[in-house]
Amino acid sequence: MSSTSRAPSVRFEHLTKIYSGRSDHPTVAVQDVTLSITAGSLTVLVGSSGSGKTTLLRSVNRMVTPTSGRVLIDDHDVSELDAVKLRRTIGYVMQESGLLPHKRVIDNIAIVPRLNGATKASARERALELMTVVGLDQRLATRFPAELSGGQQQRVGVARALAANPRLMLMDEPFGAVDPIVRSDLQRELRQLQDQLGITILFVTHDIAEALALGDQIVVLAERGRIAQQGTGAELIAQPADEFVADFLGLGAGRDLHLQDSDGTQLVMDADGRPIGRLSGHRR
Ligand SMILES: Nc1ncnc2c1ncn2[C@@H]1O[C@H](COP(=O)(O)OP(=O)(O)OP(=O)(O)O)[C@@H](O)[C@H]1O
Repeated sequence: MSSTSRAPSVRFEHLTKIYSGRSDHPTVAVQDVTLSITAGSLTVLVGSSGSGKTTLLRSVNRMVTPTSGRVLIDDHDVSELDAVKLRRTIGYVMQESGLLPHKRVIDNIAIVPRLNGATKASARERALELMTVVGLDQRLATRFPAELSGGQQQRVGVARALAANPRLMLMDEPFGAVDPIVRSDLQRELRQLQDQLGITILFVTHDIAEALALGDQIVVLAERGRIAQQGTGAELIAQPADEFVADFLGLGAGRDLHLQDSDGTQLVMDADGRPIGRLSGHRR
């Protein structure tokens, strides 16, 4: 998964994860999930709290070890790959940016290239380039994370994840903690970035509007990772598989959603003609 290789596909095969925890009652987080993620797509896993989204995501980079089943990146079973190397080749962005508080922005971004053997100078040069890629003013390079806004911290998180030139990126509610306007900017920029980079992105959210705005493919998860529906945003809206999906999309109770073209952007409109979101312009 170097910068020169193509974006990989990801496949979950009969994945089950049971957390034994400290209580008497083990939790079945996901049960027998089989799911294919197309190479080079931005696929969104969306579902309510506790549906197993994070568990699925973290099983890709081996932060979670499945109880049974397996995850394949292209044709490689991740359990047979070196966990440390695997994590260094996969970008990972989470809700709390996970930045190191005592390191300056530039050095936070440079961490993985440094671990991979880049010199300090070349890692920093790359970090500065990436700041521009994610829309950060390079003058922020010498600040500490606490001296940035939430949105800026998330951009640093994205830049850091991109620093190793990953062909696969995992994003766990990365924009959950920022205000709606910044969030919408970040979504638009991520879409553009993915169009340029052509990498495979697996993105977790519980927000259906975010899923519609971002996803080439959307996977709606019900309890224990049950796949209620997988398809493009347009397919989900046109033909929700069942009542669960319809409710999740807000299609129940007279909120008939439909799509309307506005200067090439597909807006999601409710029954009263109010735009409630926009659809990712990219459907493969
Ligand atoms: N380390 C753990 N130990 C015990 N139970 C866990 C652990 N991690 C997750 N779970 C349980 O597994 C289930 C799925 O959790 P997971 O975090 O994968 O869901 P999620 O869809 O990402 O939820 P959220 O949107 O709230 O983050 C939940 O019932 C959760 O309580």
